[in-house]
Amino acid sequence: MTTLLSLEKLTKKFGGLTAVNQVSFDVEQGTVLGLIGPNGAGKTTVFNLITGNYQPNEGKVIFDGKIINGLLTHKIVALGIARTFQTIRLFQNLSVLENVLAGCHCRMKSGIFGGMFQTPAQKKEEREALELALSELEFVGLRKDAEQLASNLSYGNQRLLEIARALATKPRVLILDEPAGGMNEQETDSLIKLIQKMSERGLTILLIEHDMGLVMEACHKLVVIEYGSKIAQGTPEEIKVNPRVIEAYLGTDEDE
Ligand SMILES: Nc1ncnc2c1ncn2[C@@H]1O[C@H](COP(=O)(O)OP(=O)(O)OP(=O)(O)O)[C@@H](O)[C@H]1O
Repeated sequence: MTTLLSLEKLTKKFGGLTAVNQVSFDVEQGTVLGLIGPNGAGKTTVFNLITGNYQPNEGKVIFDGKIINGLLTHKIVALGIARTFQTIRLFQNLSVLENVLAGCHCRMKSGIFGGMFQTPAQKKEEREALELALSELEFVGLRKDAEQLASNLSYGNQRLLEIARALATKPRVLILDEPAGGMNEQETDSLIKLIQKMSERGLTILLIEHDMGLVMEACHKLVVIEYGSKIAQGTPEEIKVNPRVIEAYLGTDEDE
């Protein structure tokens, strides 16, 4: 298997708090990796370090053989890493389709002159963007809602729209921060199927999720974080029986 993304001894401090402490792991191309751990463990901070939203105090993020920490977020998206957020970040007053077209934009080349004069190249690019946006909406099951305002979608469908927008950037790695947050059981089941479909498309997926059913079913590999440090990694089956993990995380969850 080929390693597509590597984190090497990543550390991020906020004042006196070490939110991420010397975290290293590899993500193999085409796999689904789940990052799990208790609330406040540092999971979202790890994602923010990969996507360039935060810069590490120490360590490296290596994507496809190149160090990417230090690059601006839009450059990282252009390299092929897209994400969704824990708190939904859509353009609520734009249509579902327009939200996905915003994702396509990062791959469009026509500059200001193309925009002013509607060159053939720009028309072609716009047509291709529309086709891509509609096909990603079809893929996530929202094609019929293309003309709706994003704000009219259910919470679960807004999460799917965020995924469609991320897919429209043509990523190689897709990062999902709590994709099942606010979803009911049926929506979560459909999301698991969607994650499997995206994996079959060859996408490499990283996700944070508190829904253990989804994590165990959708992920090939898990990395467990506690107090900013990696405490375990392995297959879901290995993690389920890891005493350190049970104590730190799964155990407390079952006790509730
Ligand atoms: N921008 C920031 N400034 C200061 N502290 C921060 C910042 N972002 C995160 N933290 C702190 O870093 C720690 C890790 O937060 P993080 O959001 O990464 O955890 P998490 O594992 O994703 O938690 P959850 O599962 O609740 O989303 C927390 O103590 C948090 O308060």
